[in-house]
Amino acid sequence: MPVLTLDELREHARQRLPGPVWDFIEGGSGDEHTLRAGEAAYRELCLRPRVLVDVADPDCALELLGTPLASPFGVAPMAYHRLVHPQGETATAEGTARAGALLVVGMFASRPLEDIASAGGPRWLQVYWLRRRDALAGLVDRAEAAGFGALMLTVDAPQVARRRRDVRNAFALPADVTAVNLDPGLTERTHRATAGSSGIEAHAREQFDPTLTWDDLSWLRERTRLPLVLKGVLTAEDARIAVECGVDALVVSNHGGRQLDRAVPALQALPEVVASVPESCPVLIDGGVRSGADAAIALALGARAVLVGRPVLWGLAHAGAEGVGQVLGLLRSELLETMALSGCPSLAGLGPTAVSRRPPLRDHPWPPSHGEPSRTASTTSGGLR
Ligand SMILES: Cc1cc2nc3c(=O)[nH]c(=O)nc-3n(C[C@H](O)[C@H](O)[C@H](O)COP(=O)(O)O)c2cc1C
Ligand SMILES: CCCCC(=O)C(=O)O
Repeated sequence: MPVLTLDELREHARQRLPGPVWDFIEGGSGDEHTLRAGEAAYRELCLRPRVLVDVADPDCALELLGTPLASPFGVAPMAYHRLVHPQGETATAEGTARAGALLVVGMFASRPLEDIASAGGPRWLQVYWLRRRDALAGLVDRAEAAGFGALMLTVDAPQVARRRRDVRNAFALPADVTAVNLDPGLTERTHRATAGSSGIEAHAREQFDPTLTWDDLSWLRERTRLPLVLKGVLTAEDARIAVECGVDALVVSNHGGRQLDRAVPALQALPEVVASVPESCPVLIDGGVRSGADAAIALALGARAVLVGRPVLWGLAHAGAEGVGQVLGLLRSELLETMALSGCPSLAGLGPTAVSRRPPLRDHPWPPSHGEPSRTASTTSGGLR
């Protein structure tokens, strides 16, 4: 039976993975409010389809910071893919390359950067700002040498948030899953949970540099010729400073609900970020994208591309490279179908008027007052406000 929805893949993965690994992947921080809100935000919006448009040949290819992509999808950076499949990131890279999507490799990848690069697809590297700046610098040099197309600095994690599922499970990495691109001394702590803290959280408290400020960015900016992307920006204020600091692109993200609980849903933050940066600074989004229609909504609200996290790990757990290809292929075909059925055959045509906020039921007077101007005309006829 072919897999028809991401939910089916999720169920396959859930059955296959040990409980604590499943919890590490699926879980969020705090009350998991932001985790739930991130997905729900997409369900609050609807598409406003236009009709009688020639949609014989919808096209969703694009170029992002000089990287050509077959679709506006990328794999969000995620640590330790070998937790869910023995080949880890090399299988993810194969599946992603076949789909022509972007792979953002995490700093805590569990396979060597150079092996991941050999799959040949478009790839960027994500990093955290470590106290050991020499380790960060070493990775940047390796990424450049291995043909990575951009560097993504994650800025929403001065420390890793408390994730209660992981604390309860005393989650720690198995001995055979490690961040192989870093010095073993830097990651040894991930293998040991202590009372009240997962191995991951404790490791990050030791290694992440919480003193990082905008002033430090120039060091990284000058260190690399690669475009620099900031991941984890949720406000217009920070977006403007980032552009002033020479950042080339932004990812609107709350880390998939894994960092600040009660943070604003990424989709809600997207319009203000897009409005406050120049056209030359692409804005990406991640968190809660579970279908091509979700992606269409994000693109219509100004995202240039959409990163997908957990679903890629479901595909990887289910069927390795093949499963990753299924996830990205499904999303691309759903997006193309959505574009065709909403009368937007090109990405350029997908704008804010393609989206409408679902009005509360009470705003639909019943019986309708035919001929009377509707009280709610402004919410139902003009796209998103
Ligand atoms: C298991 C897991 C590991 C992650 N590791 C990282 C990481 O190393 N660096 C990072 O910037 N974000 C990391 N993230 C966050 C993702 O990049 C992304 O922001 C989030 O998963 C998007 O939400 P989604 O899973 O709903 O698509 C991780 C997410 C998950 C689920
Ligand atoms: C130490 C970082 C762990 C990876 C991460 O960012 C996450 O689990 O969300």
